[in-house]
Amino acid sequence: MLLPIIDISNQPLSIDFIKSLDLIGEIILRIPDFNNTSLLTQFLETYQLDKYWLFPIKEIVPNDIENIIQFLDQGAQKVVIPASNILTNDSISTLPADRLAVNINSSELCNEELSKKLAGLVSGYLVTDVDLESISGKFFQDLSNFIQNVQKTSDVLTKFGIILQHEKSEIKYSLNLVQHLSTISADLVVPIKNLTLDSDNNSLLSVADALTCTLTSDRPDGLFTTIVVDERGVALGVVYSSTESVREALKTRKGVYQSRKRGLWYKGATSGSVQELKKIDADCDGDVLKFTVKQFGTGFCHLNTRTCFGGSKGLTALEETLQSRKVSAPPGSYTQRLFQNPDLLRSKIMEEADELCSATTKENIAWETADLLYFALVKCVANDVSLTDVEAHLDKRAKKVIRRPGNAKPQWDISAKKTMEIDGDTKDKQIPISKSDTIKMQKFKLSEIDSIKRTSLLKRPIINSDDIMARVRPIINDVRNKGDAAIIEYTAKFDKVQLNTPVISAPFPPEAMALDDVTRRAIDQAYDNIYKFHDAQYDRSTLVVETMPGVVCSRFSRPIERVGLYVPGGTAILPSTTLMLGIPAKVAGCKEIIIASPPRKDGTVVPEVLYVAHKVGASKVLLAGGAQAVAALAYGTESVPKVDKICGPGNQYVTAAKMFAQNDSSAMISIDMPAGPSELLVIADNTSIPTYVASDLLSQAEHGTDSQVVLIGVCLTPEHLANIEREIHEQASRLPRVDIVRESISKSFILQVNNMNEAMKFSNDYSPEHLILHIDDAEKWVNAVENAGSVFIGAYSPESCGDYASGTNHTLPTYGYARMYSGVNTLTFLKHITAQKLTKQGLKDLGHTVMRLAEIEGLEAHRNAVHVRIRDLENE
Ligand SMILES: NC(=O)c1ccc[n+]([C@@H]2O[C@H](COP(=O)([O-])OP(=O)(O)OC[C@H]3O[C@@H](n4cnc5c(N)ncnc54)[C@H](O)[C@@H]3O)[C@@H](O)[C@H]2O)c1
Ligand SMILES: N[C@H](CO)Cc1c[nH]c[nH+]1
Ligand SMILES: [Zn+2]
Repeated sequence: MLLPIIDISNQPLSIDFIKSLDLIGEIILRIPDFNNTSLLTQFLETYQLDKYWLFPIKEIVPNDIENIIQFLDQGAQKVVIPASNILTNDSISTLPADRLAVNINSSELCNEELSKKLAGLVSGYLVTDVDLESISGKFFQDLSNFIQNVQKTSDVLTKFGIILQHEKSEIKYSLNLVQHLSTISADLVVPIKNLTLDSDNNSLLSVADALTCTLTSDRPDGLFTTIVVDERGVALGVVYSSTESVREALKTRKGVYQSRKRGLWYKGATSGSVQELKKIDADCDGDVLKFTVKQFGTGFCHLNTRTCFGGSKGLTALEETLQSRKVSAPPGSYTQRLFQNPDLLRSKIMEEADELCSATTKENIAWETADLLYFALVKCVANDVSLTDVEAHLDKRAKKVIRRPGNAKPQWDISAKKTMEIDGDTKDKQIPISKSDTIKMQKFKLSEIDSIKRTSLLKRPIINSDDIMARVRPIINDVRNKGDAAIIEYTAKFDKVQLNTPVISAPFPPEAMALDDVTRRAIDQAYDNIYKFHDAQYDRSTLVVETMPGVVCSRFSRPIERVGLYVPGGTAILPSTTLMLGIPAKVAGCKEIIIASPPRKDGTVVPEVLYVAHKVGASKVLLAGGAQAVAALAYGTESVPKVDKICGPGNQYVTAAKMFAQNDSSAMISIDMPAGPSELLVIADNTSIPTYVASDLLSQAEHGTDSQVVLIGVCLTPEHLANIEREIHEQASRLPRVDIVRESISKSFILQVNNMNEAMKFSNDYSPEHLILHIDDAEKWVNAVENAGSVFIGAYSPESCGDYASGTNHTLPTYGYARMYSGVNTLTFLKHITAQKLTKQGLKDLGHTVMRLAEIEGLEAHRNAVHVRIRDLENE
């Protein structure tokens, strides 16, 4: 174990260098004091160290204690304080001994009184003021006596280090001495100067040397036996290391070892089972190394098992099984059912927790705990949380100096309930289930997550398309074979509506589209705005370009003749989607517009939808939803004419049916895009108004339990973030669709970033359906948007305006497809036809080029079509 010292005021230090030190030891951070800690906070945020001690230059005063506790709670291993300071300042002795170290100078080593007083109060010693040039046998003797005194009087596990000064007062490097006391000498010390040259590889090499020069090998070939363990400490296998392989491991931050037969061994280079290096530790007597890694691929062993000692067991095995079920599960898999049904999972977790509380025997408690762990782990895996993530929290909590009182929340507080009953208030005897739990998004800091986590945040919830396709295929086949009868059958099955006839044709009965004035005026205004914006998109002119004299190319557009527009209606009725699809189709001049939407419970069409259908000139409305509606539009039935293109959003069955029909050449159909569950990404800074930010997030979260909303907070103060979170909870709790929101919000997340560039980079990688810029100077950042369906600029542009009435379209690409698809627009309903006209001279001039290219391709008939004409022209 090395204790390298870094002076945090020497910034900026190379990240690679610091990370390498962090991989091999506990870094001692030299800080000015605990009074002004902004530099330290910034340093910790930048370098994200795994293990570090804090070593202030100034003495501790009582006012510092609160800050010290805060840093210990945040993850500092120890605070190093001058011995005299500890003995005279009572408030310091209130800090736990396992989190305190002292620095003493070499003359204090022979002070037996001091060692006795300090023993038990602290768990670390840094000997300072040691001059490397004059280090002598006396120093080592004093140190040895001191250590023995301490160990005699204290049972606290203690670490010792010396800080050597080499050139004048420069701080050099410290080594843990406990194991190496007998062998320590100046040449075992790697001056810090060599380690801090710069960020190039040479400095990294020195870090490896610093580690291995403290080791001894018990092998004739000088290699170090190396145990490889996963992040949870499970042994994967045994290998060997050399200084060179450690250098490579630190340089690449991967598992690199020394094969006894083949030299340097980059684990996984051929098999793909690579490892991300997390830590290198030396054992207690410095002759064995331990590499902690994150293992990828099939596993560590060449026999394709995870470990060289066979397959996994217990929680590790369960986690592996759940992860593989998430990717693909055998038919009828219960775990798969849990992944797909969060309500069921929630109920099972509650049920098992309750059963565990009632269990009394040893066997029963073990049994119920196993049940609860299974369901808890399903929840984790469903949300990309690993056992390592869970254990990291446990470790972090174990380090907390301040403990929470641990009282139960009111709704779970059985003793309080009992008291209420005794007091005669039995109104609320039943312990309510967690309906009143805070509605909150998960939270991450970009600087704290690794690239794997970042990638997982960019992903949308996995849809098992095989499973959905398997459900959709028979529905489509039935509609193809049985026509209207199948539509009626499936509408009865899925929508619980018995239809007589599935279609109503224009002219639609006025009473079926009668609206009150306010509603009609709202739809009319929305219609006018959307029409205006989509009409402006239509360039009706013909594009004409003379590419060379006598060669004229042109392009003109024509509407797609027959289009089917799917208007979702499962959980919400969406007349607005009728506007968004119908208006561009009308503007484009489509001759036949057929609208499909699930019927109301009484078997009728929503009057608002019918009113819009009438306004856009639809010829028919199909009273059906889901795959059966898409199939009817794609293949046609007795009463539904087949269309050429199907547009519109919908749930996973609708999307799967559209994809199926598009891939079936016998359907001869195209689709707009895969538009699935609604999404919103908000970028907010401290100028944003929490009420607005929360309201926007909730506006999309209420669409469905599968909607995903993301908040990227740019340098948000803790207070601002807390205000947004409070608003989310309070506004959500008042919504009629609170149950939907509770679920979608719990799957959504907040990502805190340090600047707008990070925010825009994440947003572009995520490619959201909707992007809201709740930031200062929002307009300026529009230039940086690379991928998004639609952008909403500034505090007064809520996404709802784009959903309904401002003019832009709300049928937009989701699931990251904004990377390559546009939202629905007038061009969606047009196709472009190109034409050309060549004059005689034009053909003469271009002909030889065409003939040569046809010759290269060996297509003689192509060449001849030009040749016969040129021959005639040359004879003219
Ligand atoms: N991206 C966009 O532009 C946009 C716009 C509006 C809505 N949306 C999204 O569209 C979706 C609408 O979904 P919805 O469910 O409310 O309505 P929907 O109309 O898409 O689906 C309802 C239909 O699904 C079918 N169905 C239901 N359960 C089924 C099952 N088990 N097997 C086979 N078929 C089944 C039924 O026939 C029902 O009519 C939401 O996810 C919403 O977020 C997206
Ligand atoms: N926001 C949805 C598209 O993702 C569209 C919509 C319709 N009604 C309300 N919103
Ligand atoms: Zn919406």
